[in-house]
Order: sequence, then structure tokens, then C-alpha cells
Amino acid sequence: MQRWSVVVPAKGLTGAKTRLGTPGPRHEDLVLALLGDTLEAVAACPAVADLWVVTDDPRAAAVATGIGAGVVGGAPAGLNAALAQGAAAVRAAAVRAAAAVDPAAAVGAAVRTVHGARTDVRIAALHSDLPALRPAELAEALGRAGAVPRSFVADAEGTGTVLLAVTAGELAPSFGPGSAAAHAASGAVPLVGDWPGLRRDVDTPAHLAQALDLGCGPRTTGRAPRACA
Ligand SMILES: Nc1nc2c(ncn2[C@@H]2O[C@H](COP(=O)(O)OP(=O)(O)OP(=O)(O)O)[C@@H](O)[C@H]2O)c(=O)[nH]1
Ligand SMILES: C=C(OP(=O)(O)O)C(=O)O
Repeated sequence: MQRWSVVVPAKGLTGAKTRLGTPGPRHEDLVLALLGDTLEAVAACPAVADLWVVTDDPRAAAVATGIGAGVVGGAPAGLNAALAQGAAAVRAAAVRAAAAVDPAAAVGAAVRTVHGARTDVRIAALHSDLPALRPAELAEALGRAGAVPRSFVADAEGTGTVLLAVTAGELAPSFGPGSAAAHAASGAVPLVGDWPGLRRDVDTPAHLAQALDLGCGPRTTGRAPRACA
């Protein structure tokens, strides 16, 4: 099985998930719980080789490193800029890893590079708010993504994107309102599969209730308002 580098962007906790609840410590704890459960599921996926979190938030970075993820800091503001920086960091790390094993490989034909960054690394960008994600559904989605150059998984509503994957070339993320249509228009293949946990990103209280019905990881289950009622 060819495995993937997964990049997860995580906004600073202050100001994140404004549609989900009012700002404050409890809200930040919930946002952090969504991230932690998402990362645990990704880390447990056999199709994932390495995991990277793009964030400048110290609490998010601590959760990431605790789960064994790398942290990419200092990215420009904005989701797509953060993902582009994360993808560049993954490619650069892959060059360093190849050079550590075989110095000649990093400059030879075995490793394809552009401006010192590898172009043959499988990269998937994934939201940080997927607390009902199952490792097996991510593995299946990445398995299908491996058959095409660039692909995406739409969210439960079919309008947004929860995962964007490239087997080679640029990630070229177009996340934001209507991103499923934008990714399709840019040539990415929509992946088909029964992946309710993968598709259920949590933006609103109604989404959180749906994720809890699907079954969330322990961090979210323990912190969601409904569980505390
Ligand atoms: N590193 C980084 N991640 C971001 C940024 N903006 C959004 N994200 C992440 O991108 C994913 C999707 O973002 P949204 O669901 O729109 O999150 P949000 O902006 O916190 O939500 P709202 O305030 O409700 O719009 C989540 O994993 C966010 O943490 C950013 O500027 N930098
Ligand atoms: C950023 C996106 O989604 P949302 O803000 O709805 O999480 C997206 O689907 O591209």
C-alpha cells in the first residue's frame, strides 16, 4: 500500500468555529477536542505515513505533538495559504528524509524535485473538525484517491470539501464556500463512498449533534454541550 502524508490546518482557538458557539474557554476546549479526535483517527489510519498540523496555536500544537504529528508554524493567514505552506513543508521534509537514507537519491532521478521540494509525495489535506471520522473510512477514501492525480471528498451537504488529495503535483486548494464545485471545476475527481464520519465536518450545533449520533471520539463526546446537560 502506498501511504499518504496528511496535512490538517488548525486555526487559532480564539476566533475559531464561530458558527458553532460563543467564544470563551469552554468553546475553545470543544474546538480543541474536535481537533484531537480528528487527529487520533488519522493517526490510527493504516494508509497514513505521516501527519502534519498547520497551526500557530500553542494548545493545538501541543495536542498535535502529543499524537505524534509534526507542526508547521508561521503559515500565512487563511485556510488555502496555510495548506499550501503545509504541503510545501511536507515535500521539503520528504527531501530531507530521502537524503538521510541515501544522499544521492535526493539529487538523483529517484526523487523528483522542483526548487528542492519533492513533487512525488502523496498529500491529503483534511479538516480539523471531523470528530466522528473512522480510520477505516479514511483508508478507503485514500485508497480511491490513489488511483487518480487529484481528488476530493465533499462534505455531508455536498457543497463543501473535507478532503483534498494529490498523488503528484500541486495541491492547489480552493477551500471556502462552494469548494466542492470549485475543486471539481479545477479538475479534481469527486470520490464516491459511504463515509459518514469523514463527510461530517462540524461547523454548527446541528452538525455537532449529527456527529454525536454517528459516534465521536472521547474528547468531543466528553466536552459536547449535550453530553454535559
Ligand atoms: N492554519 C489555519 N487553519 C485554518 C484557517 N482558517 C481555517 N482553518 C482550518 O480550516 C478548517 C476549515 O475551517 P472552517 O470550518 O471554516 O473553520 P472556522 O473558520 O474556524 O469556522 P467559522 O468561524 O465558523 O467560519 C478547520 O480545520 C480550520 O481550523 C487559517 O487561517 N489557518
Ligand atoms: C472551508 C470549507 O468548509 P467550512 O467552512 O464549511 O468548514 C470548505 O468546505 O471548503
